[in-house]
Amino acid sequence: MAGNLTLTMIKPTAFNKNYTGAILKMINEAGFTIKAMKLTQLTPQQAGTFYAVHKGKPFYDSLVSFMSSGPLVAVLLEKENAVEEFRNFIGATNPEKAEEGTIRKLYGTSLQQNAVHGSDSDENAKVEAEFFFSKLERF
Ligand SMILES: Nc1ncnc2c1ncn2[C@@H]1O[C@H](COP(=O)(O)OP(=O)(O)OP(=O)(O)O)[C@@H](O)[C@H]1O
Repeated sequence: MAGNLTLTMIKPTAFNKNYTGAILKMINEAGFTIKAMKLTQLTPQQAGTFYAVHKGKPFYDSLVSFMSSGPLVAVLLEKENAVEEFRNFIGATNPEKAEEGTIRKLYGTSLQQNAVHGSDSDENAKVEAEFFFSKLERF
């Protein structure tokens, strides 16, 4: 059965451009409930851990550097079938290829700086939720 939680990050560029409010409004209007939220900045080591699955890929070092370059907003979201629903909702990884009206099309500026992250599986949603939030914060 599909899980009900997914983890998103409003990435540093989108945060710095002051898009957080508009993005959260879209997320709410799409039926996702905010269960936990945190404004934080990752160290390069933490960003490297978060994206460990991409280690060795050509974009890894640059992604880690970007994701630790400034504040980001981590948000734990709830909706039925959350992972798939959210990934469909935010649009393709590359903003240029994302559908009109999606968050990545509206607020992404490049393949790397694509405004938001979305967990890619229920298992990773859980790992990513635990990365940012203690059990206490989630309830
Ligand atoms: N070829 C690439 N060049 C630069 N950055 C990339 C490239 N591919 C992926 N990225 C960056 O790495 C992130 C993770 O890549 P992944 O393939 O998991 O995409 P995704 O699942 O759509 O995105 P996310 O995991 O952030 O929701 C992307 O969101 C993007 O910022």
